[in-house]
Amino acid sequence: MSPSAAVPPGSGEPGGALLALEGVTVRFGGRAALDGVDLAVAAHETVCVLGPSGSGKSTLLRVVAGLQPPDTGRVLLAGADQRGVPPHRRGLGLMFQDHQLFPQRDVAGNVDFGLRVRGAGRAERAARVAELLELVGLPGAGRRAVAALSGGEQQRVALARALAPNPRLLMLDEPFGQLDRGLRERLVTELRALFGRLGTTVLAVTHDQGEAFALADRVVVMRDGRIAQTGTPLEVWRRPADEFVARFLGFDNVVAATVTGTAADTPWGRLPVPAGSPEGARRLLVRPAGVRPAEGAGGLRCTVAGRVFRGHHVAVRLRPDAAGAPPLEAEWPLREAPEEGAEVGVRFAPEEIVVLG
Ligand SMILES: Nc1ncnc2c1ncn2[C@@H]1O[C@H](COP(=O)(O)OP(=O)(O)OP(=O)(O)O)[C@@H](O)[C@H]1O
Repeated sequence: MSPSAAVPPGSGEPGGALLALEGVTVRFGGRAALDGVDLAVAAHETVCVLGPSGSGKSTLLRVVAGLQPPDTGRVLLAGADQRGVPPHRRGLGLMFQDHQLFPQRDVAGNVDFGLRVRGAGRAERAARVAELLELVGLPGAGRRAVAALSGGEQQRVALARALAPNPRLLMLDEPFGQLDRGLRERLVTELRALFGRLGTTVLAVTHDQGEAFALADRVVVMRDGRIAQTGTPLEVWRRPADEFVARFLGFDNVVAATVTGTAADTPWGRLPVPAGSPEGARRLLVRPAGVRPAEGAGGLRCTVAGRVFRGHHVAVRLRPDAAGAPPLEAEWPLREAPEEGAEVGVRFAPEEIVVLG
């Protein structure tokens, strides 16, 4: 079977979503783990759900998988309401954090599990296993013992197993949680390419924004069981919807501001803001790249409180001299980064400033 043949047929209404959640609410006791969630995933799209611990990410996956019935609302797959449809009849592939491989079986025995359950013949299973191991970068590993594999290799086996029955939707729950950063980054890049090639539709959950941004066509940021923002990684990065999303993405330069036209009064002084920004009393985000060294003696006077080498730049923590002004994070090229304790002046670049909604 060629990789393109792995695209599931009929995986979605023409122009419609492969997966749709409509007003889905799940309550545990008095508390809503999901609160009126609407979400659509198009065929061939990779959507990453991102959010802090307890925001409802796993519950969302469990509802789609059929492991948790919604209290209200509907889950539709290719337009069909899934109420009463058991998990194994939903045509989904699941890959969870602890990847739950069968330790007593070899790699092939794990990968062909779903095919065996479906009653596929020995030759068909062997061919499919060989194809999948090739796909996930473990060619010829079928006879190896699962316990003898590295964490990254086990992850690939789990992925091959989830892909084996040709699921119409692949769901990943913290798929790289246990792996070290370098391996995670490599796997994410490989997976993105693989999903693109196969045309797989993917719904993934992670609390790691770097991972989500690298893998997703679209990210969904959750907060307290609701969707705080959805958009392409670039859209969300450029324009976080609110302070919660901005801080979750790791932006700490957020202050109260009064915006009039293309200027904002803030504890850091009067800052330029992009034309067309919402006016009045707002929260304002300055991305670290927008805090620049000022020429001469101008700009907001600050003391360098700390600096961290980040490879392509130095993250500089600044303590403004102005009373009541919160610290500022700046991102400067190596050769421009001042020493700790130095006195510097900074100016602000409007293109890196976002007036939050
Ligand atoms: N079976 C359950 N019984 C009671 N409460 C639950 C149950 N499952 C989840 N919850 C609660 O629902 C909320 C959402 O949980 P969920 O596991 O979906 O969050 P999450 O975003 O996946 O968190 P994490 O990143 O820590 O896995 C939490 O407050 C959690 O305590």
